[in-house]
Amino acid sequence: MGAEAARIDVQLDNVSKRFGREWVIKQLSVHYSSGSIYGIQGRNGSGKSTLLRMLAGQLSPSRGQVSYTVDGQSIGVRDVYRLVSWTGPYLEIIEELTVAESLAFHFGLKPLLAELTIEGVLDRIELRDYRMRSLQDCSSGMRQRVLLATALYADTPMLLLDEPTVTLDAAAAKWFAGELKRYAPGRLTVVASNDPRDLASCTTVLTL
Ligand SMILES: Nc1ncnc2c1ncn2[C@@H]1O[C@H](COP(=O)(O)OP(=O)(O)OP(=O)(O)O)[C@@H](O)[C@H]1O
Repeated sequence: MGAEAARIDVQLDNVSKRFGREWVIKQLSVHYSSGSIYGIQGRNGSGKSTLLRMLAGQLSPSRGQVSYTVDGQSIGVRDVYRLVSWTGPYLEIIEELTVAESLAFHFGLKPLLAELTIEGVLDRIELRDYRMRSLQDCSSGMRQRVLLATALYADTPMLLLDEPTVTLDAAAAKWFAGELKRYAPGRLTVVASNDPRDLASCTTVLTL
């Protein structure tokens, strides 16, 4: 993602979210822009994933407003999905696909960065030797690297990462920090996590 990436601004104005009778997020106003990595931390159930889903346009606020601009032009929430790549622990994956098939499937839906190929991605996630292994037979850390790849290497200006290192060991977490350093610049990146390893990359951290 280079200097030519679209500039995204997301403004949340007095956003609240309720599920049933429970208010999960209350009157949150915050601005997110391209070029920074933002952290969101908070206890279990504090609304980190809910906030990411609202940023991704997958959930509407119960009150308040989320507005988006791309290079200064307003866009509707229905068009936001094109701009976003996303990963989280609850993401549904097709277990029967091999590592290589899964990458090909995802990058059929979201474009791969021009500088990369599927083969190149297999090298970057250090899973070339496991390319024919089905995801159901991969370790949780291997699966997580595949999921992170589908977000990190998609050619989208917005990158939303929910608990990115949750199943990664120390070496893989270090690998991820290096990849984020390389592929986040120029994008709007938001990381939801309570892990200090993830929050260390963030310029600001919001506590819910
Ligand atoms: N679709 C939904 N319907 C009803 N309640 C929901 C829904 N999504 C989230 N919630 C509730 O909203 C609250 C916040 O959930 P959320 O997943 O955003 O928290 P979180 O901070 O990401 O938690 P964790 O650290 O455990 O991942 C929880 O009480 C959860 O049960």
